[in-house]
Amino acid sequence: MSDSSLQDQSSQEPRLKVAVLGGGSFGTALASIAADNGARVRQWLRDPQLAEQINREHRNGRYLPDYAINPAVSASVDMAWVLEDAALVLVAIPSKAFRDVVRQALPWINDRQILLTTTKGIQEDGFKLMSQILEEETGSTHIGVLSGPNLASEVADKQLTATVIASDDPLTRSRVQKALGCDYFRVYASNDRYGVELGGALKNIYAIAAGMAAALGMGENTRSMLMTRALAEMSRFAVELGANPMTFLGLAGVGDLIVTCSSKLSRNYRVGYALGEGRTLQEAVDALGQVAEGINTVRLVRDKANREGIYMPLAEGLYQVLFEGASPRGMAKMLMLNEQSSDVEFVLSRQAVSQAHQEGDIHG
Ligand SMILES: NC(=O)C1=CN([C@@H]2O[C@H](COP(=O)(O)OP(=O)(O)OC[C@H]3O[C@@H](n4cnc5c(N)ncnc54)[C@H](OP(=O)(O)O)[C@@H]3O)[C@@H](O)[C@H]2O)C=CC1
Ligand SMILES: O=C(CO)COP(=O)(O)O
Repeated sequence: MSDSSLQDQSSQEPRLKVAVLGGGSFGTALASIAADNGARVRQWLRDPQLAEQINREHRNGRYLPDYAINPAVSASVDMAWVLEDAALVLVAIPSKAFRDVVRQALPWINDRQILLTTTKGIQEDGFKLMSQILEEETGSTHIGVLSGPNLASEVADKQLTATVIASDDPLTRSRVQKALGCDYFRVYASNDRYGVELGGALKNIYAIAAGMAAALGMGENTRSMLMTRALAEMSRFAVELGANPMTFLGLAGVGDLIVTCSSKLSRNYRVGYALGEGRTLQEAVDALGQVAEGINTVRLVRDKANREGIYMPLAEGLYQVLFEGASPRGMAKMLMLNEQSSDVEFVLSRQAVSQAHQEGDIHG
């Protein structure tokens, strides 16, 4: 990274220059944190009126109307201006538009910048995660993933929060910890970029299921069962794809699963809740008016699991409810009566349980 991109003329201390791409709730919350930490922050969004409101009122009326944004955040629709001299670039754009926005940014991206994705989704073509898209498009070696139990409105409210910066590049990890870590936002480091990113994407599936269960009046035992089995399922999937299972014990795994499966602040949970109340998927999405990545993710993960032979009964069940018209209650019953299984597969394998049953059947 060039010293000039970090240097503020008016002080001895280098002043970090941060660009945030995306004017939604999480991008806005993170822009404000970086500004709280003293950085010069520029935020890119495509809506000129919203940019003007952020600059004038220091408030994002569309996505975070109830929270003040640090006045040092300047918003603009001009990508060149936003990325000028930026040393750290955060991309907070939904997965469907992620590559397109990164391509728009390319003329102002250089190999000294640190590039960070905050997006918890998967690209359909090639089952790509967002950091892989960043890598493909830019060829940079300073790429990281920010993920964890981070409901944007709570971050904006400065509730004590922790997150994970995952990168195999130590410089990326340390720069991001320094840029975003503060007394209400603690940044832990990981070098399992794939596991951390997959954790963030996968938990959205189960948040939809948890919202649905809550709307159906199911209790705390049910939610606890759902979350624990979800953790088993997402770890199984991620390990098959090369992630480290231990990552799922951390903030970006179980941490994010807990918050997203427990809170109406989660958009995925809210979509599930609306479905549990009997709304159609289209009605639920229209009522939300924001992105719920889990809807797309459940389809992609279910298809991938089928192709790779990975056992994912919850993802399959949710897919059937979302896209094939299965009833949520009927599906829940079917899952309860599924073949007997193991609690922790890394302790007792599923095969061992099923074999014991087959032998029991033979011996009467
Ligand atoms: N919100 C949260 O609590 C958290 C979100 N995340 C992740 O962060 C990612 C971004 O989320 P978040 O900020 O919440 O999203 P929001 O839904 O709040 O906002 C999305 C932003 O992306 C913009 N956008 C959408 N499509 C395009 C496009 N084609 N070109 C340019 N801009 C576009 C929207 O602009 P416009 O308004 O003009 O449509 C809006 O500024 C999500 O994938 C989510 O998984 C991670 C942690 C927490
Ligand atoms: O990822 C999140 C919290 O960590 C936000 O989840 P939603 O996208 O469901 O709102």
